[in-house]
Parts: sequence; C-alpha cells; structure tokens
Amino acid sequence: MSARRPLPAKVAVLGAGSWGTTFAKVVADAHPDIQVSLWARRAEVAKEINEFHLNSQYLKDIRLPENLAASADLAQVLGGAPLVVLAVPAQSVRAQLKTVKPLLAPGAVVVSLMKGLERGTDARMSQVIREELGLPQDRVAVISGPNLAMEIARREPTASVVACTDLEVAQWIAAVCTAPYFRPYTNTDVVGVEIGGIVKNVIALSVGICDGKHMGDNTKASVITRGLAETTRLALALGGELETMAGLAGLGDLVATCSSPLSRNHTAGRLLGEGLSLDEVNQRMTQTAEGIKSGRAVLDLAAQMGVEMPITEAVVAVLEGHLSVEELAPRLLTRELKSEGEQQQ
Ligand SMILES: NC(=O)c1ccc[n+]([C@@H]2O[C@H](COP(=O)([O-])OP(=O)(O)OC[C@H]3O[C@@H](n4cnc5c(N)ncnc54)[C@H](O)[C@@H]3O)[C@@H](O)[C@H]2O)c1
Ligand SMILES: O=P(O)(O)OC[C@H](O)CO
Repeated sequence: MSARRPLPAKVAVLGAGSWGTTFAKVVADAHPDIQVSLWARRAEVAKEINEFHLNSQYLKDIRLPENLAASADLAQVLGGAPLVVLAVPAQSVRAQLKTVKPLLAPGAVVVSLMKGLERGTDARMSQVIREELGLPQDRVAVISGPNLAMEIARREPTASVVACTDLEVAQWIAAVCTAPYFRPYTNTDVVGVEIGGIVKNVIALSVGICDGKHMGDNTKASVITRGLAETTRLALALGGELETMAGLAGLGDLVATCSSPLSRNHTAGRLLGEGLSLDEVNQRMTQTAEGIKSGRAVLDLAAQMGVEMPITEAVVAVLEGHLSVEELAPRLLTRELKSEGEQQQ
C-alpha cells in the first residue's frame, strides 16, 4: 500500500463513548471533507449527536463538527468505509466483530483504539480483530498513547502512536488523524504499543489505590517506575521493542494515566483505596476502566511467558479479594532485594 494512497472519503468509528466520539471529532476536525460516521449502541446518543452536535453523557458541552454524523445502524455506518476504527470495551470486541464481518467494505483497514486484553484467551485486540475478521496483519493497526479523551476533545495538544506492521499503512492512518491539536507518530511495533496501553491501566489502578490511601509522590513515582519495568519485561518477552516502552505508548501513557484524575483506571483505584468494595466501584463507574477486567489476563499472559509482574499480581490479588488495599504497598516493598537493572526479575 502506498503512503500516497488518497485519504478516504469516509471513516467509520464504532463506539460512541468518550474515546470513540473524541477520535471521530479529531478526524472530522482534521478533514472537513471526510465524512465521519459514528456508530452508537443507543439510538438516543446518535440522535443527540445528529440534532445538537453533542454527546453530553461522555463529552459534556463539547461541540462536535458538522461532518460527524452518528447512527445506531451498523450497516449504514460501515457501508463504503475503507477505514474502520473500533472503540468499544475490550471484552465486547469479539462479539461486536461477528456483526461487523459481513458488513466490512472489501479491503478496509481496521484500527483498534482499545487498551484491554481479552479474558480467557489473553489475546490483544489486534489479534482478536485479525482472528474474527480474517485480516492480514497489514490491514490491522492500533493507536495508543497519553490520550485522555476529554483533554483531546478540548483541543489540548496531544501526541499519540499509530502502529502497523506495514509502515505505509500506519502513515496513511496518521495522515487521516493529524489535527492541529493531535500529532500521531508512527511505528511498526504493534505488540509494544498494545502492551503499553494495556498494562498502564493495571499500574494506574495501583497508583490510584496509593492515592486513596493518601500516600505521597515518592510512592507513586516508585510504583510508576517499577510498573514501567514490569510492562517492559512483558512487552520484550512478546517481541515488543524497548524504544516503544520509553516512548508515548509506554512511559507517556503510563505517566498520563497514573497522574490524571480524568483517568477512569486511576479513579477506580482511588475509590478502592478509599475503602469501597469492587462491586461499589463498578456501580460508581459509568465509563470503562479496562484494567479491572484485563488485570487477570495480563497476569495469565505473564505466567505463560515466564515474566514476573509483582505490581500486576498485587493489583489482581486486591481485585480478586485475596489482598486488602492496606497490604498492597507493603507487599510491593517486601520482595527479595535485587539490582534495579535486572530485566527478567
Ligand atoms: N476514554 C479515553 O480517554 C480513552 C483513551 C484511549 C483509549 N481508550 C480505550 O478505548 C476503549 C473505549 O473506551 P471509552 O473511553 O470510549 O469507553 P466508554 O465507556 O466511554 O464508552 C464505551 C462505548 O462502548 C459502548 N459499549 C459498551 N458495552 C458494549 C458492548 N457490549 N458492545 C458494544 N458496545 C458497547 C458504550 O455504549 C459506549 O459507547 C477502551 O479500551 C479504552 O481503554 C479510552
Ligand atoms: O481513563 P483511562 O484510565 O481509561 O485512560 C484513558 C487513556 O487510556 C489515557 O491514555
């Protein structure tokens, strides 16, 4: 595929939550001549977008561009779209793809915005997409980075990473989503980009718990740094690259998510740290905090790869009720002494 491939006349985005709507806005702002078609599960969400250019449940009073239209009709949204972007919760993707498959335009490229690992299979979203849609790797891409949706919706300058094994495809997608306030970089490390986005959610739960227990910045910096170490071990074991983990989709996203009150994963962790039960947290959360469901899958994948992930292990123990939030931080500090640079330990 050539980097000079023309921009698509239509882009389909599936999932009208925070990130799907915001990403649709990025593309529509970037290219007023592209028709951006957003699939909403609920007809009333599509109606509000079309009639008032708002998605108030997810993006409050942010005004959406005129060339962004929504529909609850999947066939209408997917019809004739050479670029399809997925932004639904990770655990629902496989079921969603079964309905997408017969409606996908021939030759369409599919992009994952999701940051979750599938429970049961431990599959990354690009793997689920390839399996369910039967696509070659050069027709599947991922986008990840320090991308808190609300900041981007407010047009605050943000960078991200588009990854595809075919660099020219990544460059084509980057051209589609380059807006004055959104700067995508490209690379071919799909595994590293996805793992960075998945594991940072689990680490953010841990940092949130520490915040909820009123621990200070030393604790948070320690968990973030050691969190990056264990994320990197897993990514490298799976074939990802070190540079990716030091970049926007690794360190960048980890810092943003662990620092921001806008992060749903950080918020869920803070609520746990403040003493709410997991059921109470789930009831309180109105948006997707992927780390809650992905944590167990990350740990299972790490076990298969022979990678130690002590922070993830402790977070999963809290989520599964085997460890109290009071015991989390001490658990992380009472492991055997070792050299900081030991990548496989
Ligand atoms: N919000 C962000 O800042 C952000 C940024 C980067 C990546 N992401 C990732 O994007 C993905 C989507 O997150 P979001 O923030 O848009 O979530 P969200 O909770 O805001 O919205 C999820 C959307 O999916 C729909 N949905 C829920 N269950 C579904 C199902 N079973 N089948 C089909 N659709 C369903 C909802 O109606 C909603 O439109 C997640 O993997 C998240 O990690 C989010
Ligand atoms: O709100 P979170 O925790 O899902 O994080 C959103 C984005 O992934 C941050 O990059």
